[in-house]
Amino acid sequence: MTKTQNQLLVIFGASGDLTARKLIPAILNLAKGGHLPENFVVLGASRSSWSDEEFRKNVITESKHLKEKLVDEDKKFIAEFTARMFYHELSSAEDTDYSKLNKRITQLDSEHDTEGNFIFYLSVPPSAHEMISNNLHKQGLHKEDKGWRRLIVEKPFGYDLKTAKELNATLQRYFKESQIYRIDHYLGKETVQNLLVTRFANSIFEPLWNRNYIHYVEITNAESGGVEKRGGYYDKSGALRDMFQSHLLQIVALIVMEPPLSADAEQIRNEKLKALKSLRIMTDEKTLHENTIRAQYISSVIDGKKVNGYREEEGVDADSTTETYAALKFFVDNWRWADVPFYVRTAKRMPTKVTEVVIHFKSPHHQIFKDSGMDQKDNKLIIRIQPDEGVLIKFGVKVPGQGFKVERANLDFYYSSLTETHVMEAYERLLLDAMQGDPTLYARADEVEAAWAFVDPILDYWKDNEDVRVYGYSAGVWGPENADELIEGIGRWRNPGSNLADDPGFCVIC
Ligand SMILES: NC(=O)C1=CN([C@@H]2O[C@H](COP(=O)(O)OP(=O)(O)OC[C@H]3O[C@@H](n4cnc5c(N)ncnc54)[C@H](OP(=O)(O)O)[C@@H]3O)[C@@H](O)[C@H]2O)C=CC1
Ligand SMILES: O=C1O[C@H](COP(=O)(O)O)[C@@H](O)[C@H](O)[C@H]1O
Repeated sequence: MTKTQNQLLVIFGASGDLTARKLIPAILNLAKGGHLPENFVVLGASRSSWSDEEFRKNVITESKHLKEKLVDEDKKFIAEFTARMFYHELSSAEDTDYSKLNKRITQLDSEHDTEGNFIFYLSVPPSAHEMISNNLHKQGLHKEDKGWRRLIVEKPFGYDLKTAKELNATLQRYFKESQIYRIDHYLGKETVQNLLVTRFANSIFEPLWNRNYIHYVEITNAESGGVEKRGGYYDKSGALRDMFQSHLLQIVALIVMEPPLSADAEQIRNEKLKALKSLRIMTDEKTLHENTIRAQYISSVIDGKKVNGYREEEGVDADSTTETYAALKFFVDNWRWADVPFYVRTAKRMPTKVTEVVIHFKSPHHQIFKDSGMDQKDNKLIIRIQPDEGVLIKFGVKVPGQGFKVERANLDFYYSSLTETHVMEAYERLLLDAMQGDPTLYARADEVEAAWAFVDPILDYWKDNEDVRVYGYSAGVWGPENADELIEGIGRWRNPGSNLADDPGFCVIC
């Protein structure tokens, strides 16, 4: 097991939603799992006027996000843990504020012997990135003379290619690229990492992982929830920026990439970058028109309860054209993937929350059992990212009895069957990696820019273009019917259930 060195974690945005909902629970789990070093301190910082005690109360002892999860035996442990948590109020962007912060960090470092190893976590709106990193630099807190210094940055990494480049340049002005950890929480999901293992730790998949055997690739990312309380942010973003540019293109990169020389961070990130650069950028209007679909959920009744339409959500413009559903068909221009279409969709207010990758294999070249109906039931490899994480292969088996009637059966593996193993939450895993200085599951500047280069022309085409329809779909259905046309020539969207284990196997109608 890699050793985690003593360190101090400064969270900017300590009074925010992400800190309470994801970061603190992740740190607590790391502590419970024995993953934190002996000397570990959390210093929360934001503009809210809180004391150390209030910080501890708000994010731990009285946090609504932990309340149900804390059991009696956690109480003693929590008391010990909260003693390592502190808060510092940043009342303005003034130098004096940051010099006080510097003093506080230095004092905590010496009192708790964290050896000058500091992580600065920017869990703040992007507008605060420049100001905070500039001030850290002015205070000399970027310098790795005593211990190491790392900067974790939350998405969004820019609004488009131009702003992403500006953000990268800003961060790189104050910190070296090797100190910058851009978090993409999908890369912290066990099953996303399992894409690499499925491909490169088995000899049965990789030989087939190319245009000769793969018919098409389908990725679905569906959420049953709407925009919840984030309408103000989401309305300026939309599904393509919020999910596609980051999480889904990272998944695409893992499917498309060539085998890296080793599991070393730079080797993997070099291959992901090549993969992202090989996505065919859609430039002409005809291609954009035929291969992209956007839509918005409209109000509906689910389980007898009225659900708001997107335009009725708090913080959303009543005439908004921001998409809550995006579906794309695209190609990858390289030797391995030439002519293999990729169908990728992401949406809110779908019938269920599910993310999965489906590799659809081609039919056998010569159909011996062609009267069996098997040609309609080609092999599929389903990698279920969430929930019910696992892998399922659909393959043909003979129906008992006379003749050669073929049906499809399932071969499967579920992470839930590993009862002894605690599967780390994404933020837990990613935080631990940053604490140990492993950037493999963090996005590098050039990857982020390559992803924007693919997405930008679509955003430009959609922007203020009355010829591009924003279709409506009722909350709780699988998106607009028009999205079926996108995939129609080759198959149908696999509208999956939330439970992979219930996926129909050997039966006549599936
Ligand atoms: N919440 C989520 O589910 C997700 C969030 N993110 C990203 O994480 C970041 C934080 O999101 P979230 O917690 O939801 O946002 P919130 O609006 O809930 O919190 C923002 C935090 O930033 C603090 N803040 C704002 N300006 C400054 C500043 N100048 N100096 C120091 N602190 C500042 C705010 O506190 P105060 O006003 O007290 O200063 C608050 O603590 C954003 O970049 C977001 O895009 C990414 C993925 C998911
Ligand atoms: O980054 C984001 O991700 C969430 C979905 O994350 P998941 O782990 O629950 O699948 C999404 O709801 C949010 O809009 C987006 O900003």
